[in-house]
Amino acid sequence: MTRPIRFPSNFLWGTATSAYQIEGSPLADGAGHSIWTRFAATPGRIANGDTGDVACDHYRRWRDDVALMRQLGMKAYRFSIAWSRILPQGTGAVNEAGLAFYDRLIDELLANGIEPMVTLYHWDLPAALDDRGGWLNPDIADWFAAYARIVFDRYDDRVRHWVTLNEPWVVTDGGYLHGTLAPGHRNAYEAPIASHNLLRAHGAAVQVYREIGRHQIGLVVNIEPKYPASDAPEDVAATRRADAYMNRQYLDPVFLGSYPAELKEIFGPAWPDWPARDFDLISQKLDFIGINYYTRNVCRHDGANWPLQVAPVRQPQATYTETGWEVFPQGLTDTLVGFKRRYGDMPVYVMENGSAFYDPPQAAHGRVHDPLRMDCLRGNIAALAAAIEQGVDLRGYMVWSLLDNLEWSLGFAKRFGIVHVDFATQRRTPKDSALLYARIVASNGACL
Ligand SMILES: CO[C@H](O)c1c[n+]2c([nH]1)[C@H](O)[C@@H](O)[C@H](O)[C@H]2CO
Repeated sequence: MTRPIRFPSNFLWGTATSAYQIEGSPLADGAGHSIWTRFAATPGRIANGDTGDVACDHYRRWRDDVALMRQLGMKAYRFSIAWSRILPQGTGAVNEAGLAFYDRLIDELLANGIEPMVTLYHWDLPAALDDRGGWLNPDIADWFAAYARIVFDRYDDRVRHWVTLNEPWVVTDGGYLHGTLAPGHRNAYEAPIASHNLLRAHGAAVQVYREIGRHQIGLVVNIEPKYPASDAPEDVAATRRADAYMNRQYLDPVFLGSYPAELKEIFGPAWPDWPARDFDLISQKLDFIGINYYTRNVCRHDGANWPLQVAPVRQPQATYTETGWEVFPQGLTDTLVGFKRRYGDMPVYVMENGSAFYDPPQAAHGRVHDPLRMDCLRGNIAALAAAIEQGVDLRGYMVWSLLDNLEWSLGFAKRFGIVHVDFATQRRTPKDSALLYARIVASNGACL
């Protein structure tokens, strides 16, 4: 008989989404262009020519989607605000219709007993700010702080959990180093600058929150634990570089006030000497950390692989998702326990965790069988319990994602939702994984 799994009585079970991936109507009611409406309009940037013009039509179906969360017994919902709905030019004139949309959504969530957890920035920078340099312009810390102040003023009476940024690593690595995400730059000199300005903007928004906020604010980072393929020194060194680049590049400055030394080694002359005052701004005290976990990486040295000189080693016995990620729940436990060991004890939320698998077309009786996603869900929730047993102060867990949605440059083909979306009809159908998650939530994690 295995010991019963213990989750705190007020554990926040929920789901997560982001504005550009689900809302649709990106330019409705006075909203401005973002770097993603531009990226999507650029041929070849998003698979199959998919765009967020309609997506899950959540901008118009938000009430039904909240009803769906209620039906599944969700306790919380993590979503993002589109900066360019609030400030169409990124700064200056405020768009009341944009503010009103999120008012309605937040009020409906609260009326249904669902805790709103709001992300200020989930990758959709106003295009007008990109025209002014975007994340490469140091002024963006002030632009972001001004946007944050407007949103805090409007919603802090109802929103008790705020996230400044979603995954600065992905914004930088995809948007400025490899060019796979908006704004599509490929420049090793730009990437460190964008990354540093993201962290400065995060710190500036936290400073504003400390002036006017009444609840909690944190940062969401993606953590991918790195394991050496062998104990050969070059593989161990490669693993440290990979961990420094993806994981510690963000957590160290925020919690330890400095960057890992490996980053100068990785970027060489492209790594600037940062002014000390920036780290006072970046390392503002946080109320919680949000961690997104999907997979691990087994690393070997590969001198030809720019700029990290690291290559992943595929695990022959493992299950891999449609996005090529190994299903490895132990990595979630290792990530959470590892965070506590390196950065200390603080409240932690897993703000994204999920998997993309091919879902068979839904059967006539409206069921979508997704056993692989169910296995992944069970394994990851058991991994959470193991972390709690090792003393991690875990407060909540958000499945990515509530709905099948626009998986950025991969388009709609990669389905992460626990609820199936027929994009031709916008019909929502809870998958078997949604029904499983509903049972897990109802039992506070007891029944897997
Ligand atoms: C490197 O993977 C990241 O942890 C990650 C995975 N994901 C994310 N970040 C983003 O926050 C979501 O918008 C994606 O839809 C989701 C699924 O790909």
